[in-house]
Amino acid sequence: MELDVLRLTADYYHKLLDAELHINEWVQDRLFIAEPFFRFVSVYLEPSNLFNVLIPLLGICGQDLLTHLVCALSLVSAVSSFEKWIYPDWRPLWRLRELYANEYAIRPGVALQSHDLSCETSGGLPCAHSMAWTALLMVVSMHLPMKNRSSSWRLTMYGLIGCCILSMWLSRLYLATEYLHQCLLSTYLAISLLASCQRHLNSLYSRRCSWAVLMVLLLGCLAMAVYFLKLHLDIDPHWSVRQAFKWCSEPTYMRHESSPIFLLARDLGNLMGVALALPVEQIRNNNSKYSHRFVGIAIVELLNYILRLGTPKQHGRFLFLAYEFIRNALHSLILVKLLPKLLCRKS
Ligand SMILES: O=P(O)(O)OC[C@H]1O[C@@H](O)[C@H](O)[C@@H](O)[C@@H]1O
Repeated sequence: MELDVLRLTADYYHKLLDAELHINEWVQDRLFIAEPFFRFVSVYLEPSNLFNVLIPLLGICGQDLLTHLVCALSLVSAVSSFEKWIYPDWRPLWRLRELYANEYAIRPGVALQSHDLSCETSGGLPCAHSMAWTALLMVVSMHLPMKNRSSSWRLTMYGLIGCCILSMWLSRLYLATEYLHQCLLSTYLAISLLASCQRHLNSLYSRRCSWAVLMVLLLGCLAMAVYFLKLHLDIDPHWSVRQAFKWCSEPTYMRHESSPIFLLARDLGNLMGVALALPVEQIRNNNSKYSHRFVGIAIVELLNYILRLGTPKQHGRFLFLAYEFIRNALHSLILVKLLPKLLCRKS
């Protein structure tokens, strides 16, 4: 009985995936004129660029905003990478190509164009771009001065946020990297995560460092346990990478930096940096002059850029992952803890 229910649910889900391919096709057919914009959105507003460029830039406005952004996005991005690691879901192009390759399957009668940016190597659910972008917009909106504002001002602001999120969804649909339901669910997940964190934000900020470090280490163990459990159950832990290799039109379009294991190292690194920085209750209100903040953040980001250029990609996977973990941990630790301390001493 239970097995039947599971089989029915899986069948229904696969039918939904096949039907949704028409939405990707519609977006590609009707909105091709906006292709440069969609490329811009997917390339420049992707999670790594948010961490390395947009968050530090926004952080010039105040330490409280910077701390909130680093903590919220590290958490949201880590949840997305864990989901991709535990259960990598289909992407539209993989599914379509599989259907055409399988002689017994019913052809959906859809044609999708593949792009260089379509060669993602992680699963489709959740859409990391939509999750991180939604979280960033929500956090920024929480720090806008809302008191004494008219309702039409608020409405305009929420309308603008909605348009920004919609642009990200359309960009991912156009590049055929995600299904519509994956984008919608990701935005929903990001908003719910932020809402529940918001309720415990003050207690999170005043937590002890050792407690948080232990949590991040446990998460690392969980990731390893999932890997070995999958091997034990004969499930390929790198299924999504293999799908990308199989169906990407040009293997050189695939990037090391987007493989699920790299995403985990990056996001656990960010979380570790935040954990080491705790407690930040006092320090997050250390506001110094904008000019000092600008110079301080510019120096940190210049160093971070140099370290990114020096990423050892040709010396084996372990070194690559360890380097990224440490670089990201240092980056968030400096932004959340060391920078405000230094700036406070200067002013
Ligand atoms: O899940 P998405 O939106 O297709 O993105 C896939 C990956 O794309 C990469 O460009 C990002 O750096 C990753 O963080 C992200 O996970």
